Amino acid sequence: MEGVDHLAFERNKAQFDVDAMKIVWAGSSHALEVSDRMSRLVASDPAFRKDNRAMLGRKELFKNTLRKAAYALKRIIELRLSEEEASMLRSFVDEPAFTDLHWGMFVPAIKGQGTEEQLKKWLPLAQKMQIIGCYAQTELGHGSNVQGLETTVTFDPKTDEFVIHSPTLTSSKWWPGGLGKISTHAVVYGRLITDGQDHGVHGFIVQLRSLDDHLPLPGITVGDIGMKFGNGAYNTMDNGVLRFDHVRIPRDQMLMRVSRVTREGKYVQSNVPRQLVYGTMVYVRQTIVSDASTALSRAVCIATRYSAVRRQFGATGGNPESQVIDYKTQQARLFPLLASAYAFRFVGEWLKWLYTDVMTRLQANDFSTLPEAHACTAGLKSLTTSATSDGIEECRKLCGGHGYLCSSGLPELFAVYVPTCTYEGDNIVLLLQVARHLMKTISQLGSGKKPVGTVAYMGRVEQLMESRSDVQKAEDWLNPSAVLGAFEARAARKSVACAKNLSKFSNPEEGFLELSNDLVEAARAHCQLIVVSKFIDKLQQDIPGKGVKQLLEVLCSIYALFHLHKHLGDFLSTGCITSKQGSLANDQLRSLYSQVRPNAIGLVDAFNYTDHYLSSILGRYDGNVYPKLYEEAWKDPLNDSVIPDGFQEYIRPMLKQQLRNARL
Ligand SMILES: CC/C=C\C/C=C/C/C=C\C/C=C\C/C=C\C/C=C/C(=O)SCCNC(=O)CCNC(=O)[C@H](O)C(C)(C)COP(=O)(O)OP(=O)(O)OC[C@H]1O[C@@H](n2cnc3c(N)ncnc32)[C@H](O)[C@@H]1OP(=O)(O)O
Ligand SMILES: Cc1cc2nc3c(=O)[nH]c(=O)nc-3n(C[C@H](O)[C@H](O)[C@H](O)COP(=O)(O)OP(=O)(O)OC[C@H]3O[C@@H](n4cnc5c(N)ncnc54)[C@H](O)[C@@H]3O)c2cc1C
Repeated sequence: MEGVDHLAFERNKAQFDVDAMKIVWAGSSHALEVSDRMSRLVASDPAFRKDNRAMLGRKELFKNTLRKAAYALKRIIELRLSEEEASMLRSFVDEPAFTDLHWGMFVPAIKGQGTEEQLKKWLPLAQKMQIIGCYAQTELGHGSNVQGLETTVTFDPKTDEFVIHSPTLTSSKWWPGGLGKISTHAVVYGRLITDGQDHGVHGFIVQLRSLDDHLPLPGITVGDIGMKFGNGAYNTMDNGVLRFDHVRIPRDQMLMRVSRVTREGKYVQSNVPRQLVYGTMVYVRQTIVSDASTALSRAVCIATRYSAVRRQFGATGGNPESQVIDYKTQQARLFPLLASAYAFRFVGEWLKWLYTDVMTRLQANDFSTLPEAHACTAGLKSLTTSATSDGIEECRKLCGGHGYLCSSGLPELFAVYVPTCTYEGDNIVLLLQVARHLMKTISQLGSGKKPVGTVAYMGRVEQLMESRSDVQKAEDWLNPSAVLGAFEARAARKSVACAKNLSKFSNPEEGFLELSNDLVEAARAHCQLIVVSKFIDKLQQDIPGKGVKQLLEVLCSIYALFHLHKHLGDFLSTGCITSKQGSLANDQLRSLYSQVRPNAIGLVDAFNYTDHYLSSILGRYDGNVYPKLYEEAWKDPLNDSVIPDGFQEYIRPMLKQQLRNARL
C-alpha cells in the first residue's frame, strides 16, 4: 500500500530518542542539518537518478557519470554551497567518478606536498576545476612496493626541466582513477634522478592533456584499463594507463615541500621527514575509515529493515509467520554488524582528530606522532574495510534470495566497496606495517622510551603478561575495564610472542617474512583493541537524549564480546581468559541481542539515509517491499517485449528440431 508505513509498528518499539541518536551518528547537530539538506537535495533532483545503472553499457554509464559530475558542479555554484556542503552533495550523488580523485587525492597531494608558492599557483586552478587532476602512483608492475616504482624523472640542468620517462612496460602507470579519459593533470610519482644519482620516489605535477582540445600532450600515451568487477559499480570510473616518452616539465612542477632541486641541479632535503611524500595516502586512509562506517551502515540498514518485513515459518493460530529478525541466528549475524557500523563511526571520528593533530604538529615541526598516525591509519583502514566488505556480503545473505537482486542495492554496494581492501594499500601489506610498529615499540621498551598513544598499553606489558580476567558472571563482561583488560592482554601477548620468536632469527628481515602470519594476527588484535577502546572512550562523553547512551553501551559491548567470541582461540591460548569466562561472554551476548531487537529499526533510522541514497527496495523506509519488487521486475529491459530477441532466431528452430526428432 502506497503511503503506508509498514514499519511503523517497529518504529513504535524504539526505547530511545532516535533524533538524538541521529546527531550522535552525524557528529553534531550542524553536520546532521547539512547532511540532511544535501541528501534531500540530491534525492529530489531527477538528474541524480541512479536506479538504472545496472542496465547501462560502459559508454552510456560513463557518459551519464560525466553528466552528473558537471551538473553537480553547476548546482554547487548556483546554490553557492560551502566546501562542506559541496563535499556532502558529491557524496550523496553516490557514483564513483573522476571528481573523487580530483578532490580526494590530487588536491590533498598538492596541499600536503607543495610549497607555499606551488599552493598559490595550483590550488585555485584545481579548486575552480579549471584543471582536473588525479593521483598517478601505481604502475603495472609495482603497487604495494612504492620504492620499486620505475618511472624516471631526470633533471636536465641545460633547460631547467625534468624529463619524465616510462623505461619499461611494467613502468606504465596503471590504475589511477580519473586518468583514463578525463584528467588534464596528474600528480605523478617517479624516481628523481639528478646528475646520475637516484634520490628515490617523489611527486610531480604533470599536464597530460591539452586544455584546448583534451588531446594527450606530445610523448603521452593514455587510456582506460578496461571493465572492472560488477556491471555498473566501479565502471563509472575511468581507471587509466599512462606512458611517458621523455616528457618535459618545468623544474617548479616538482612538489618541493619535502625536498627540492635547485636551478643548478642540487638535491636539497628540508627538515620534514621523507615519509611525508606518502602523506596523501595517510590522509585518504583516514577518510576511508569513516567511509567504512557509511558503507557498512547502508548494508545494515537494508538488511535490518528487510529482516523486519520478511516473514518465514511459525504461523500459529491464524497469526502471521515470524519476522526473520526474531530468529536468534539472524540477530547474531546482523547485530554485530550494526554494532560495527557504530564502532567504525566513532573510531573514524577519533582518527580524524588524530590526523588533524598530526597536521597541526607538523606545522610546528613536531614529527613525533607521524609513526603513530601511519600505523593507526594503515591498521584501521585495513581492519574496517575488510570487515565492511565481509559485512556487506553477509547482509546480502541475510536478505536471502532477494538480496541477490540488483534492486536490493547490495550487489552494487559490494562491487563498489570491495576494492577498498586493495586500494590505498593492500590490507595485508598495511597490517604488516602495523606489525613493524608494534615490534619496534617492544624492542624499545628496554631503552626506557615510554610508549605513547595507542601503544601506551605496551608500557604495562609485564603486568599484562601476568593478568587474569576477574569476570565471574555474565554481567561482569558489561564492565568496560573487564573488556579492555582482556583485549589489551591478548594484543600484548600476541605481540610479545612474535617479538620473542623474531629474536631467534639472526636476520630480523628473514624472521619477519617467516613469522608474517603471526605478525598480521598480532596487528589485527592491536587494531581491534583500538576500536574497542575508542568506543569506550566515546561513552565517557556527555551524550544527551533519552536512552541513547544506554543503547550505545549495549552496542559497544556487542562489538567487543562478539570479537571475543569470534577470536576465542586467541583469548584462551594466550591465557587471558578461561573457557568458563568465554562462555559467560557468549551468554551476555545473547542478552545484549535481545536488548537491541526492539530498537533495531530505530538504530538504522538514526543513519538518516534517504531512499535515494540507499537505492534498495528491500531497505525502503516504509518497508513496502513486495509491491515494489513486483513493479520493478517489469522494468527490466528483458520484459520490454513478451518474446525476447533471439528467441525466433535460436530457440524456435531448436524447439522445432527437437520436436521433429521426437516424432521420428
Ligand atoms: C563506497 C565508496 C567508499 C569509499 C571511498 C573512499 C574515499 C576516500 C576519499 C577520497 C579518495 C577517492 C577515491 C578513492 C578511490 C580510489 C583511490 C585509490 C588510490 C590509490 O590506491 S593510490 C596508491 C596507494 N598505494 C599504496 O597505498 C601503496 C602501499 N604501499 C605503501 O604505502 C608503502 O610503500 C609501504 C608498504 C607502507 C612501505 O613500504 P616500505 O616497506 O618500502 O617502507 P619504506 O621504506 O617506504 O618506509 C620506511 C619507513 O617509513 C614509514 N612509512 C611508510 N609509509 C608511511 C606513511 N604513509 N606515512 C608515514 N610513515 C610511513 C615506515 O613505517 C618506516 O618507518 P620506520 O623506518 O620503520 O620508522
Ligand atoms: C579500484 C582501484 C582504484 C585504484 N586507484 C588508484 C589510484 O587512483 N592511483 C594509484 O596510484 N593507484 C590506484 N590503485 C592501485 C592500488 O593502490 C594498488 O592496487 C594497491 O596499492 C595494491 O597494490 P598491488 O596491486 O601492487 O598489489 P600487490 O602488492 O601485487 O598484491 C598482490 C598480493 O600480494 C600480497 N603481497 C604484496 N606484498 C606483500 C608483502 N610484502 N608481504 C605479504 N604479502 C604481500 C598482497 O597481500 C596481495 O595478496 C587502485 C586500485 C584499484 C583496485
